[in-house]
Amino acid sequence: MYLQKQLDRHYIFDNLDTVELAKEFGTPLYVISENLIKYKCSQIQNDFLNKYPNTKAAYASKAFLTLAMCKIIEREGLGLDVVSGGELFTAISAHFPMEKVMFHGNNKSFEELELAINNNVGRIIVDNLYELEILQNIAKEQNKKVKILFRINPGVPGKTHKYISTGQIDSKFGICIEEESLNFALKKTIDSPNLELMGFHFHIGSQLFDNKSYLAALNIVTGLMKNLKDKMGFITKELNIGGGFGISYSTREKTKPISFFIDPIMKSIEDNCSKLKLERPTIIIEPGRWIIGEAGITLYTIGSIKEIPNVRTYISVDGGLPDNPRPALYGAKYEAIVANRPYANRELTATIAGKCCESGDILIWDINIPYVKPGDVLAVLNTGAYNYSMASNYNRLPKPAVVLISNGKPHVIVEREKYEDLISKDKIPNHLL
Ligand SMILES: Cc1ncc(COP(=O)(O)O)c(C=O)c1O
Ligand SMILES: N[C@@H](CCCC[NH3+])C(=O)O
Repeated sequence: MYLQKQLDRHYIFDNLDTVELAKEFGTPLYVISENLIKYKCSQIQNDFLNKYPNTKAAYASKAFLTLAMCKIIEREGLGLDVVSGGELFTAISAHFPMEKVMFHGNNKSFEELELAINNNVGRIIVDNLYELEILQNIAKEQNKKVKILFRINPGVPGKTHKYISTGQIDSKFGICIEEESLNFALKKTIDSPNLELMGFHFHIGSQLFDNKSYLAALNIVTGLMKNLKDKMGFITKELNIGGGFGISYSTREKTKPISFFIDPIMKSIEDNCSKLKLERPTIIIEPGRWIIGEAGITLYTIGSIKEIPNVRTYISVDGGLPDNPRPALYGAKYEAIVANRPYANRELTATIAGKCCESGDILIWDINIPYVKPGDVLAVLNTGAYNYSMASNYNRLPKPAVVLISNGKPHVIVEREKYEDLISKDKIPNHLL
């Protein structure tokens, strides 16, 4: 089916002809390469886990999570960062090793915490005092000792889009380190027979390119560790420095290797710990986008083309904002290839529009592209992270299928939604029947 003779005529992604994929599975279609995920995970193994002793890595599953993804991450030997009952339930359903799960979130519910404790998740990252209280009660009730980290807010803004910067003081996440509340939380935990405080977590933001913000945060956090050791005798056994390692969405620039972030971070931790006479804690990272972002593309079919002379040409595709809200939310930029004519001259400047009833539903503004016609297949690149996981049914569009390419074979790992799925949870009250 995937004929060799087509290889030079169509856009090939992980050895498969994307036009054939579009034909076989329909569009819009998320396509994920298992090889590319494994390649990223192997870099984390080599350049972080094997290079530095006493380290751990968890995949931030908010970027992209399905049962199959849990299986890949488990095989690659990483842990899993989850932020909701739904993500946790997915991990449980995939029989992911629970001791390797870290549960985050700034407003975890009683039920979510109970689910986590029932299933013995490895770490609960406590975001605030309200959560600490609930957790303490559940742990006591179940007569368990729950291992926790405190998410602290280092007061260091991430250089990224405002919506995805989390390290600044004015953030809904984490306990401020100067606040009385941190001392209070510490005392409460140290006194509790049902909680064991292993250390701290911070996360500065997502899609970061500047490794200096990590170093600034580390100076603050290692200072805090020293303080707590001197004043309270508290030894930090674990330090989770979050994720946020940025990727390139442009074919003109390469994504930075994990070592670009990791090496200065590890050096700074080692230096600070030796200067402050602290034992270096276990260091944990939680990359999401860096692992999955470049491992995915989305295939669309081109439909209507509207040329407004001297203004703009709109090329509409059969998906858009519901399968990729990132351009509308963050002004995110993507690149695309006409999959059935990847090498044609890009003679036209046009705008790729989605099919939603929304003027802001634009996937790519002003892209240079070959002349296209209805029925052509468009591949938008680097859509692996925060596309499927952020997809909605806006305008009642069914969510696309997800196909995983493994060793040259396509596997449907999420079925395409049907119209019937869209109404399957609807109810009509009697008085309207
Ligand atoms: C606590 C936490 N850890 C990890 C991540 C992963 O981020 P990214 O996908 O940018 O690596 C996030 C998201 O920003 C996060 O909030
Ligand atoms: N959803 C964001 C990333 C959020 C990171 C989670 N704290 C994005 O698409 O870039």
